[in-house]
Amino acid sequence: MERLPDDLRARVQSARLAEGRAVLVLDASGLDAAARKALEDETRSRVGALDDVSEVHVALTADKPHRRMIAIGSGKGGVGKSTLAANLAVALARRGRKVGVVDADIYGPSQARLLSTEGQKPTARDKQLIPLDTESGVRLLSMGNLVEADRAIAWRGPMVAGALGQMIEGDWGDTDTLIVDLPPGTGDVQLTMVQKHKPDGAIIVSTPQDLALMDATRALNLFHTADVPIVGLVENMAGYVCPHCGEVSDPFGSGGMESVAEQINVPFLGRIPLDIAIRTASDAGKPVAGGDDLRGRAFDAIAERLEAWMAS
Ligand SMILES: Nc1ncnc2c1ncn2[C@@H]1O[C@H](COP(=O)(O)OP(=O)(O)OP(=O)(O)O)[C@@H](O)[C@H]1O
Repeated sequence: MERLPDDLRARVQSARLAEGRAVLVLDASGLDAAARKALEDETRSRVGALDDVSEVHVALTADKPHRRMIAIGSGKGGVGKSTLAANLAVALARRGRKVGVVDADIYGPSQARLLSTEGQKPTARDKQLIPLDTESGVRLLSMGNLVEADRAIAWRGPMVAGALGQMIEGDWGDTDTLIVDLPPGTGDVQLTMVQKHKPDGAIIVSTPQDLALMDATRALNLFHTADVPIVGLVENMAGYVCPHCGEVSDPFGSGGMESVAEQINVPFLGRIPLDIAIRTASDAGKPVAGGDDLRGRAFDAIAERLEAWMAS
């Protein structure tokens, strides 16, 4: 190793020499294909020029994909956090991203149903969980696939934290975007989770009711406390779509989240109407974001804004 030129040595992860045969593993992160080839060629010729080397083998480590972790949070339960997480993941996958979903809603996991993997169990390789492939084109690790529904309820904090860590550190391969469906609320469990696993950004979901808005502001504070950047707010169940005539009415008022977003200076990412078809599609394990109608487009618009945020 000492005999390697300085500029090469910085890239060397391991080097062995036995009976004239040199084997080097080089870190090629950040290099494009041409630069990788140049590094390999140069290593070959420079190491091959050493007196006692007759044969050179070079291996370049694969670039670790730059993976973004985006948490979906809400101040309280039942506002559509899991629905958004699943549909956003599907919309991003349709845009060509490699997407994974971690269902961190340990006590009430719903992604197994939303993404149609009920009854399937992820396998493990070298103690690393291998995510399930789903029909919607996203990968999934959910507590719902790992333990019986009523078992996890009895779990204590450290077990929950351990399970979450295993899912986040699963074998995600070339997944570039990991959507994390957090448990509802803003308690210690959520704070510990976001502090420990530090998502790159957070999206907050709320409904237009006043109480839900107050909860959403609490969720914002949770992410601020943990220093997690806010991607923006999503208003769910924003208007009611009549299943008979398609007319949209606003039982809870509209625009609430948009004005909250403005007041607290965070982006407003979009609005999803209260639409029975969204619920029935969720129950059937076929998220509406897989389709091209109005509902699918509502989720795609949010995915587009998230992509713009990730690119900025
Ligand atoms: N826009 C919508 N239109 C119709 N139904 C919806 C909509 N969003 C969510 N739902 C339904 O509302 C219920 C709650 O949604 P969801 O499970 O996504 O909420 P949540 O915030 O993740 O709840 P929790 O985490 O507390 O279980 C589900 O039955 C879901 O299908």
